[in-house]
Parts: sequence; C-alpha cells; structure tokens
Amino acid sequence: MTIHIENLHKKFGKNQVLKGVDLTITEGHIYAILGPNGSGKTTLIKSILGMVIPDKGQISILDRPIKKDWKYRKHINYLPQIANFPPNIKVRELIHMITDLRNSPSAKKELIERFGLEPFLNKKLSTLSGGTKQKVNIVLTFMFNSPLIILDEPTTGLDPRALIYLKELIQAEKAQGKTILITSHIMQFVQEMADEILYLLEGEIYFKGSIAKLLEDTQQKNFEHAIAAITTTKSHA
Ligand SMILES: Nc1ncnc2c1ncn2[C@@H]1O[C@H](COP(=O)(O)OP(=O)(O)OP(=O)(O)O)[C@@H](O)[C@H]1O
Repeated sequence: MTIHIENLHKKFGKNQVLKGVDLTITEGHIYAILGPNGSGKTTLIKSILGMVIPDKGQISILDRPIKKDWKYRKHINYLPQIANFPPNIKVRELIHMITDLRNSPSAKKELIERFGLEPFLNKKLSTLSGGTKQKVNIVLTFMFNSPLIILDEPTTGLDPRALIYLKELIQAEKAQGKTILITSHIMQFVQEMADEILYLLEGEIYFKGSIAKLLEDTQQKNFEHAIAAITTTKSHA
C-alpha cells in the first residue's frame, strides 16, 4: 500500500511539531521512523491513521487523499505505543470483542499459542504484567490480514523469546508484500528489521535511506553511532 505525504504541518498550541514532511512510502518494505524524543514520530503515525488532523498538507493512500474518507482505515493494523485496554475485561473477551468488530477472518488461535497466552485468557487485563499486555497487544494487531501495518514501539517489555516471535511475524508480513512502519528506540531491532530509515528532526525528514547509505554519509563504523552522529551531518532527505 503506497502512501504519499506532502508538506505535512502540525502544531499543538505553539509547539510546531511537523514543519513540512514530504515522504513516499512504497509497499513491500519495512520503514523505521526514528528521531529524538518528542520529534513527532507518533504525531506522524497518528496523522496517517487519521487520529491527528494536520494543519496543512496532504496524505494520500493508494492515490486517494485520506481527508473525509475513513474507509481506508480498515486496511491498517495498528499497534499503539500504550494500549489503553479496558481493565476489567478478560483477555479472551477482549480478543472476541475485537474479532467481532472487525468481522474478518483472524489468526488469533496460532498467535495466542505462539505467544504462550493460553494461561492468561481468563485473566483480567488489569492483572497482567507489562510484557504480557504487550503480547496481547501484538495478537490484536497481527490477527487480521491488512496491507499496511503500523507498529509504535512494538518491543516494549517483551522477553527474548517473544521478541524473536515478533521479528518472525514482521518478516513473514513483509514476505507477503505488506508495507510496515515501525518506531523504536532499540537500534539493534531497527538494524535487523528496517529496509529504510526515516529520521525526523525539527519537524522534517532529515534523512531517508538505507542503513548502508547512513553509514556512508556519517562515516561511522556502526549503526548506533551513525544515528547518534546523524545530526552533525548535513540533511540527506
Ligand atoms: N495531543 C497533543 N497535545 C499537545 N501536545 C502534543 C500532543 N501530542 C503530541 N504532542 C507534543 O508533540 C511533540 C511530539 O510528540 P510525539 O509523541 O509525536 O513525539 P515522538 O517522536 O513520538 O516522541 P517519543 O520518542 O518520546 O515517543 C511533543 O512535544 C509532544 O508533547
């Protein structure tokens, strides 16, 4: 699913967060949206989702502007950074509820097994550990088949085994030609997963390109150092 973003602006009060983001996202690739805390990564993602309304600029998905047309949203699977689950319902009830709402086939059984969630199905969400809540969040995101997958800090709280499963899931989706956007502060994860780095700085895309290009541009020996050094090299968007 191709996304075109043109001259996107967004401010909250006096805080001008996005100052003219131009971006094309093509299908079959994994993009990592990086940038310092508060640089606008979540704001950009939420603009694509229609959860934040931009002040200026345009977003088109499959060549259609998303303004006033919310139907495109059923083609997106979104993993929020902080899942606000209703505390008093059980894991099983939540999964059923979401399956009913989406009314499309789901791979919930395999995912529940994969992430070892069977023992938690009858527990209330408020009683789960942070990592277990994140596993539920992941099941809810990946159980439907959508061409665009947006993951905001997907690794938060996961143990090593769950992290491996998550990486396998993401690669399997990519192999099916899906478009995947990820934000993460875990550079090793980004390095393993991303085809393309999008680095947001001061409201604009400051760098767009492969990890190899980033290493070349910054003349650093590894990815983590390259990201840390990115702001001292000139813009390459
Ligand atoms: N609904 C809102 N109302 C007011 N300010 C907001 C709102 N949402 C975001 N902001 C502000 O916009 C800026 C960018 O926030 P955003 O969450 O997009 O950053 P981020 O790059 O995702 O940060 P992080 O790496 O910390 O997750 C921050 O200064 C934040 O306080």
